[in-house]
Amino acid sequence: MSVEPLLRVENLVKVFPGGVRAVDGVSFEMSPGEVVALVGPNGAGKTTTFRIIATLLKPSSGRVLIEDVDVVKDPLEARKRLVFVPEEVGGYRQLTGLEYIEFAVRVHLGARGASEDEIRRAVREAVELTGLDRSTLRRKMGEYSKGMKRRVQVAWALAVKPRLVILDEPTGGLDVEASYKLRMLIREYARREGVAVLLSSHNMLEVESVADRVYLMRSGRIVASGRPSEIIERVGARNLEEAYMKLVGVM
Ligand SMILES: Nc1ncnc2c1ncn2[C@@H]1O[C@H](COP(=O)(O)OP(=O)(O)OP(=O)(O)O)[C@@H](O)[C@H]1O
Repeated sequence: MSVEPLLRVENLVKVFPGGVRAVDGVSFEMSPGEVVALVGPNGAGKTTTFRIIATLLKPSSGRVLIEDVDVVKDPLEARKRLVFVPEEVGGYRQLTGLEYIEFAVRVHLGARGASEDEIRRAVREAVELTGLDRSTLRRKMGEYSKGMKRRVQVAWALAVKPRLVILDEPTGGLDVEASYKLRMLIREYARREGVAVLLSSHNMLEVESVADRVYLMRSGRIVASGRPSEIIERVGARNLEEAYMKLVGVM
């Protein structure tokens, strides 16, 4: 049985003024409910790819389709289908966690034409998914740790159940327990609710445990792809970290 791809990235190129080819002919697909990781060294082009898919940056050439909606031609329709959580989530320091969740959920679901009931339900679910208690959620986000902020971001992004959630280094800088919990949340929610998750990470242990498939990028190109176990086997490595080192030419 073949499933219609949810996301199609076709021969994407982004050349920045000054000539940097940040993305240099990237193509890949994702199915509904899949967790896919883009990995690669600093500057490989992961964030640039995400920003193009999320309609924040125009490609130099190539195409991105989300459920057949072209993100360049119809960005408003595309935005109804996705949520992008950038690596650095600034701003909103003056809002409490709860106010922020209410705001974000309302903006996203409002654009999708959701009812007041659906908005309230998604807020309740996001609150639940944060794993934070009520008194913490009534504190200003400026006082939150990095882990708490990420948890709030990822929670609302999942709770509105878009077709696609893009998470740029969701666990970057988090301690072991916080990353573990966030990773479990992402994996379980994606499986249960059929929300596709596209993420980037520098932690290969994490990628091995959370991602159904991996694309390894280097210098704007995809140099390897497959299930983590396939990549490991193909290059004769003991784990994904070792496979990564071999593929980026360090070993
Ligand atoms: N706005 C910009 N203007 C010019 N060059 C840029 C811009 N944004 C990114 N680049 C360049 O594009 C390349 C790819 O950057 P990108 O942020 O996509 O990499 P990345 O894989 O996400 O890296 P990291 O792992 O460090 O987050 C880099 O050489 C970067 O310097």
